[in-house]
Amino acid sequence: MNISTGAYSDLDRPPLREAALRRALVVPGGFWTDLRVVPETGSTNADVAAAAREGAPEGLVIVAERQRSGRGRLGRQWESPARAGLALSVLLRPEVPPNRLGWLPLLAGVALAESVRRVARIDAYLKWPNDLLLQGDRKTAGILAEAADGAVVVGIGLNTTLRQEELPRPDATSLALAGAAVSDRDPLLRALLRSFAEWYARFRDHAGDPDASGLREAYVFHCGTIGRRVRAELPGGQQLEGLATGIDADGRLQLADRFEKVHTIAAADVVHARLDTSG
Ligand SMILES: O=C(O)CCCC[C@@H]1SC[C@@H]2NC(=O)N[C@@H]21
Repeated sequence: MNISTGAYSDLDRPPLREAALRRALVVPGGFWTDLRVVPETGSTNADVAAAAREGAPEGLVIVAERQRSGRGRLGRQWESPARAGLALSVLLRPEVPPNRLGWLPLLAGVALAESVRRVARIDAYLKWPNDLLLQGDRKTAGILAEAADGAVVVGIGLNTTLRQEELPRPDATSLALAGAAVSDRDPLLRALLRSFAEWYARFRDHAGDPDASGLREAYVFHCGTIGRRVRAELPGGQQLEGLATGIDADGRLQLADRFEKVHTIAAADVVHARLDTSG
């Protein structure tokens, strides 16, 4: 595969093997109740939300080979060219206290970081709340959780073999561009859904308690934001700068400003300060 010249062929982007994925993941007693791979759709989050409204059970997964109008956080778009990444949404009906629901996208981030590190064998880390970054803080995956009639839809987009010219921003990347050992979508999807189901079972069995389930510890382990100086751009346009000190019990970011006043942030775009490598 020649990435630098952009000389891709269909062999580099084979279709997902739906039947094999179903056999591996939709098993009796397992969490995943149905897995559908569709060749093209507008947004898998919209499709799973529609299924939720029609009463589909927890554990449905819809994966699209291509999305025409993928949705991102804070009203942005998400690019999903055909077979160049994973674009999937899962349906959850979590019975946990409402204030713990904010952990669900973070849980998805932990599953994503674990599976990418294990399968792609590349150093991947999270930027709060759940962007997956590779070397040089370049984004390779994002997560969007949305409510749908009492259910929660968690959508995950991962760039596997996108070329530079297919990426929406210069600070984005894909596993292949960043030199991952593996960028094949089938093993990545299997590992991601297995890890997700394990973490979700722990989280649910501990009534959404992030400490008893071990989720907060795992999140902090994978999160590159904690301990770094950051700028948080809040939805209303306000900006806060300071040191990211931790994650509270509801999954919110704690940021200490220069007067050591701690702010608790529920939603923001976080920008990591550049690391000083001058020694
Ligand atoms: O970082 C972000 O802004 C979140 C991106 C989430 C994209 C995924 S792709 C699958 C699912 N369907 C969507 O429309 N969006 C999510």
